[in-house]
Amino acid sequence: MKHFNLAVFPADGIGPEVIAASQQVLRKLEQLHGGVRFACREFDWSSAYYHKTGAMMPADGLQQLEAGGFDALLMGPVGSPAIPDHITLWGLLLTIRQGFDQYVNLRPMRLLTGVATPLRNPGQHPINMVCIRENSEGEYAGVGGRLHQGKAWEVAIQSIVFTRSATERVMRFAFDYAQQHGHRLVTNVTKSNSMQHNMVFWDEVFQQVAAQYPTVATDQQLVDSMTARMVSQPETVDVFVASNLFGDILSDLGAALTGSMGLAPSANLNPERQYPSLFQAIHGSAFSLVGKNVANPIASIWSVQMMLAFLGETQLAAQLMHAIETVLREQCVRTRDLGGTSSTTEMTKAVCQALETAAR
Ligand SMILES: NC(=O)C1=CN([C@@H]2O[C@H](COP(=O)(O)OP(=O)(O)OC[C@H]3O[C@@H](n4cnc5c(N)ncnc54)[C@H](O)[C@@H]3O)[C@@H](O)[C@H]2O)C=CC1
Ligand SMILES: CC(=O)C(=O)O
Ligand SMILES: [K+]
Ligand SMILES: [Mn+2]
Repeated sequence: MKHFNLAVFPADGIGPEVIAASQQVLRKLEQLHGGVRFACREFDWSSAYYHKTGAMMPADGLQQLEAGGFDALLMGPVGSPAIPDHITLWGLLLTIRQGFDQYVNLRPMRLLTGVATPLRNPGQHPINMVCIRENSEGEYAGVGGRLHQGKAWEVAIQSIVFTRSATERVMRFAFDYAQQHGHRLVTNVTKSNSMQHNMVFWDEVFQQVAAQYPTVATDQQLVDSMTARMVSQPETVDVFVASNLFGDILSDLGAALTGSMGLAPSANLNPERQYPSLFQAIHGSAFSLVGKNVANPIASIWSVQMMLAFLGETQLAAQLMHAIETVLREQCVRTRDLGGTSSTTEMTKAVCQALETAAR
């Protein structure tokens, strides 16, 4: 029997609903497989926890997670209308990403059969893009401050931090990923026309790392025209590497192009496995959907699929991907964001049924 220790954070908004769905899928996988067990320890760190205690997690939260010996973290979105978003995000998610050195945010964006894209002539534009987002520094380094608050001469400074080590490692990851997964092209997303310091440096590092991967083709695209390319010619985009902010924005665009925010998964990886990695849908807490059983659980379930792959459970990962693809292709069960009327629980049940059918 193989055991995995998971820390599970239902967190905020639609989080509890999509995390319940994800755990249901894990239970089904255990049941069908027989030889694998996912021991889930639940943490109530969230906006509700903040209202109770004044913080999103305990002061020793990271140490608690380290001491727990977790193989992976599974998290819902973080954010509530009652608390400023920077407090909730920095109080939990960004602190874990930085603290556990999850320096790659891996975000596949693939248009699955049976899902409608907002693009015209979808047949001409197969979409299979992978965003590799720098996840430890850059625009989200968290360095800066405000002074003279409220005065007419108030100043706010948010510093962008690029280090050679972090820039190099995320680019290396992008090339390794491309090689290992049969991608031919790595696009460097940049803005070195306007940002003459950090982005020119970023481009130089890209060139240096690229030189070590002569079999992988590369190109470079300014981030503004990258948005246009993703919409007009998504079939020309393969793997791209982007800074923290650019990757954040481009991956929501990718989610919309591939059908819905409710589908797009992500993995926050510490590739060296010194710390546990964190798996989470790319969407936020979707305030307007909360408590209605209408959120699409696929984004979170697909994130579980990425977790299984990262944990080396290749076969389970393939089975789960197949089940997700089957449900979307058949289109019998579709949540509202996909144009249907199915509930979160119906969608989850459909994935579990597809797993069961394939196992027979
Ligand atoms: N990783 C995280 O914890 C993230 C947290 N947030 C937080 O979430 C809150 C809301 O942010 P927004 O910008 O409104 O983004 P959002 O992703 O919550 O919502 C954007 C749109 O996508 C829809 N949507 C999102 N998830 C869906 C799902 N599973 N099924 C169907 N439709 C779905 C929403 O209804 C809305 O129309 C904020 O507090 C923000 O800070 C935002 C992004 C990521
Ligand atoms: C925070 C956020 O929006 C993201 O990680 O996608
Ligand atoms: K999220
Ligand atoms: Mn985002």
